[in-house]
Amino acid sequence: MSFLKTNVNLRLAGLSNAVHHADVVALTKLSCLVLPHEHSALLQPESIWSAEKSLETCSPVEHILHLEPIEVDTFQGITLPDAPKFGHVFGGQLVGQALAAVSKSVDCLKVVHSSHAYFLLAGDVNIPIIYKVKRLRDGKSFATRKVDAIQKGNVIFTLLASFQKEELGFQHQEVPMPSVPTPDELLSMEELREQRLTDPRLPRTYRNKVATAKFIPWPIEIRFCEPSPSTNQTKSPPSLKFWFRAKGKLSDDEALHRCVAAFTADLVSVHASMNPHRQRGLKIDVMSLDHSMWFHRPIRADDWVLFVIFSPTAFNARGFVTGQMFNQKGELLISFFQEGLGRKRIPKRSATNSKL
Ligand SMILES: CCCCCCCCCCCC(=O)SCCNC(=O)CCNC(=O)[C@H](O)C(C)(C)COP(=O)(O)OP(=O)(O)OC[C@H]1O[C@@H](n2cnc3c(N)ncnc32)[C@H](O)[C@@H]1OP(=O)(O)O
Repeated sequence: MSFLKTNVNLRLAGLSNAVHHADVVALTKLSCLVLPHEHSALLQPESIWSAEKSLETCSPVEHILHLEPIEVDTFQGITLPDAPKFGHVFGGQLVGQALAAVSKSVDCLKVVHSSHAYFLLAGDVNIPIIYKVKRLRDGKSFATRKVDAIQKGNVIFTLLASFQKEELGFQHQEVPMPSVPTPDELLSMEELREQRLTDPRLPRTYRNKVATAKFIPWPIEIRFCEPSPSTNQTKSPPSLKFWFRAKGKLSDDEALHRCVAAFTADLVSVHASMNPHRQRGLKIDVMSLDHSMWFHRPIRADDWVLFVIFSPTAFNARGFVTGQMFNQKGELLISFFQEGLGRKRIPKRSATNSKL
């Protein structure tokens, strides 16, 4: 849905002198609709997903990505108690919620084909995040949006996204899906954790740490293709392959499935760039810096997707990763690029506070 809208005060002929607030919507060059302001919610594009489901029954990741509309093109997201967190708001949550916000402002026939984001400030998990969408352009086939995520008046994250209507065109795929075990042959995160607790090849100190660490299951099921007996103290190649799918059934909306893929892309991918540098006693501070995705083909994020990650380089405390997501048929669905900051920790004299 796209139209020109303006806000006017009307004195209706034949009625009282009362002034009515109304929205005037240009439908065509010749006709317009005058809608009383109290019904302005009708002008909002139909909410993507969660239309028939209540928040209690939807899948955990759909719940995390849920946004409350505040006004036209402004939404509020929160950090749920069980959402993945890394001391501050998880980058994937910001990307997923921001993509949801921009998707809600676009004609539902157009779906996101690329997004580019910067993480500007660490987000506070205890306060809501306001997403303000800017409509940069609405073309016939494409639409472009910008969204800022705001806390306490500060922009903590910004994302640009472009949307396109489906159209027929040339096709090729030169990258084959690597040969990996099927998800059924691999251990779940929960099984992997159990196995690590008793694996005699792992140092006892590491096993104790795993046993005492608070374990909150992620809303995404992950199965690593090459579970190795390495720990975060052991060097390994700068690459990673895993199958993932959302836990539970997602609403049937391509926009949601792309938001879930974006959420997942930030979960463990950029950590691959740290693999060759791991060593006993090394304490690092890590943060995602930016995040770009190209969505080539439709994706079902509640069915198994293979994520293949490789870090070609790390320099200047920045680790760089590229990623590709394939469906089980071997079709390339998404290409992904990200940089993360990884610094050897310098002990601080006093506790750090949020910069917000
Ligand atoms: C191989 C790579 C793998 C990389 C592996 C990466 C894995 C990523 C895992 C992803 C997990 C996430 O989701 S992370 C969540 C999403 N990302 C974010 O939230 C990042 C948001 N962005 C930011 O916070 C900011 O833009 C920054 C910090 C990146 C840049 O801001 P800045 O203002 O230029 O900051 P900067 O001066 O560099 O430093 C910030 C504070 O850190 C202190 N500081 C500086 N160096 C150190 C240090 N070594 N140890 C301790 N503290 C330090 C500074 O004194 C300063 O404290 P003081 O003076 O302020 O007191």
